[in-house]
Amino acid sequence: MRDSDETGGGPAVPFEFFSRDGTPLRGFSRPGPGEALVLVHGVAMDRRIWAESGFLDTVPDARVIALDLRGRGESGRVGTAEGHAVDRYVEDVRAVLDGFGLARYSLFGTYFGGRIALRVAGVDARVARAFSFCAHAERVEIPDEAVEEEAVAVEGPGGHTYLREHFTGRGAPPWMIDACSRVDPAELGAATRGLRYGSEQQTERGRPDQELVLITAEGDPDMAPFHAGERRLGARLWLLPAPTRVRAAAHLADAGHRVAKTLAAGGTGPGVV
Ligand SMILES: CC(C)[C@@H]1NC(=O)[C@@H]2CCCN2C(=O)C/N=C(\N[C@H](C(=O)N[C@@H](Cc2ccccc2)C(=O)N[C@H](CC(=O)O)C2=N[C@H](C(=O)O)CS2)C(C)C)[C@H](C(C)C)NC1=O
Repeated sequence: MRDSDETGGGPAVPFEFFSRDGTPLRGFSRPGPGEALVLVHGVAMDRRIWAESGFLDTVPDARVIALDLRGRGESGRVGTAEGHAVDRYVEDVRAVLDGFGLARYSLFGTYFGGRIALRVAGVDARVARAFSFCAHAERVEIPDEAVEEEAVAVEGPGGHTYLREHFTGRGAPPWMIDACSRVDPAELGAATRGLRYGSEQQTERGRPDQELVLITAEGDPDMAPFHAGERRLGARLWLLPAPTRVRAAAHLADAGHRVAKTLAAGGTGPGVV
């Protein structure tokens, strides 16, 4: 669908590719003279967050590719927790990289989408840069009970209310709260339980010249894993003027402006001499 407000004005071209397990992946690409920038949304989101957060308007020169992860937006439904394992998401993103057939991409992901972007960077040499918005690359303990509780909460009839109240209470911006109500509750429950399949693992750098950027709130109470990423992966750390990661979502467009400058300074996109 040529839904220009979806891409902040430029002509959006829909795409459809198939993940390794056959799941259809749909999204849009927006032409641009610069680097190919693949956008990966978080758990209770879809590809519309990029226009609605204002991020898309901040990268006018990038060639933008935005997918709906499996179970979200217009991509194929999955239904099982195993089908939402982190490696399935890695396959989703890599299927889109295969589909566009370019030699080099930058990735930008929000929250769990950032975790996925870092994981793709770790296994795919086509990734020249990976930006992770409010998620780090270190090993985490997945709190099984809290995850199960949350899966039960989000897959039930009150699932959207649970998330809307949770995010409103934590000061999330409208685009993030609106996104929750677009996600199918059954897929949300499966995606939440899917965190138990591999999302705890730390990620490595995929190639020595890869540029990794971790982004979080300057008030983030748990900065340790972000500093660990600086040391262990040589990642850069960008801080946004917000007290928490959820509140940092209101500054997603600010991060986009820095991404645009970084891509332009990289000077390696086509048409940049
Ligand atoms: C606050 C609450 C509404 C929120 N629930 C969601 O939003 C969605 C919808 C339903 C499930 N949801 C998850 O996310 C899973 N639930 C959680 N995940 C933990 C977590 O830390 N997740 C990281 C990413 C990550 C994942 C796996 C491994 C490493 C990192 C993260 O970034 N969390 C922030 C919130 C924050 O930083 O405080 C957000 N994530 C959302 C997203 O990824 O789209 C947008 S905000 C893991 C360790 C179990 C926690 C936990 C209490 C169960 N609940 C949430 O987080």
